[in-house]
Amino acid sequence: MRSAVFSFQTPPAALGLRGLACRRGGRGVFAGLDAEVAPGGALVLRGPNGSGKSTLLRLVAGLLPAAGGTISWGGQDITRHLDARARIASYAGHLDAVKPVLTVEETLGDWAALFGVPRALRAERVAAALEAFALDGLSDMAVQILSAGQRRRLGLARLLLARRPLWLMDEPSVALDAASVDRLAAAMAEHRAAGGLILAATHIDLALDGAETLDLGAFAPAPEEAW
Ligand SMILES: Nc1ncnc2c1ncn2[C@@H]1O[C@H](COP(=O)(O)OP(=O)(O)OP(=O)(O)O)[C@@H](O)[C@H]1O
Repeated sequence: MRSAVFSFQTPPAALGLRGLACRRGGRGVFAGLDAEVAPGGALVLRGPNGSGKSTLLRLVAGLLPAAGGTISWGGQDITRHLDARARIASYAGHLDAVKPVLTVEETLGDWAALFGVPRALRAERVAAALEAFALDGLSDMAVQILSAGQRRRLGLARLLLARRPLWLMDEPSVALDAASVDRLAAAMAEHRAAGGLILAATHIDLALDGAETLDLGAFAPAPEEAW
């Protein structure tokens, strides 16, 4: 695999979550959530269905507002700084906002432009991302005819374009075959070796060396606060 991560657009720093709370649809999902991830570190989110793993990832990504608490980066409060969060974090969830008629390569090229990758670097970044997730042979294929695992690999390849220090990953191994799980592990290890951070919701073991685990079930609001 080519070097997937050689420099970050924003330098890695410690992520701090303090007393975080989130409500969805008028209902409390979690409250009083504390966590810390150091540069090079990984935090695995566990917990029953509906305990808020995806919600926490979306909240840190800036896609949902916090009902309470703070998010810090390198000790600076960035709870209300969505532009800072956008420079820091890349979110890999379900691939919903893709143009179905574009090819795999065109899609990655579009994302590279969207993420502000300088024009002169885009072709190289796209090629490295294709190679890292063995998408080279599929580069001319329209996204709409990709299988579930191929789509997942495309979504993961997106992480290698933006070079943001914090990867927010929602069930990244779902639909992947064994070889692709190995590629995912290699990409995550390389990201962390360069100082990158990972927050990952997963029901399976992702072989993240030295990762801490956070059980979202422990932060469920009391029943009288949940509604
Ligand atoms: N769009 C929404 N509007 C209102 N409530 C929502 C919405 N999406 C999710 N929720 C609620 O938020 C809570 C947390 O959901 P979330 O998807 O974060 O859980 P999860 O831990 O990721 O679950 P799973 O293990 O099933 O993926 C659930 O009670 C869910 O019903």
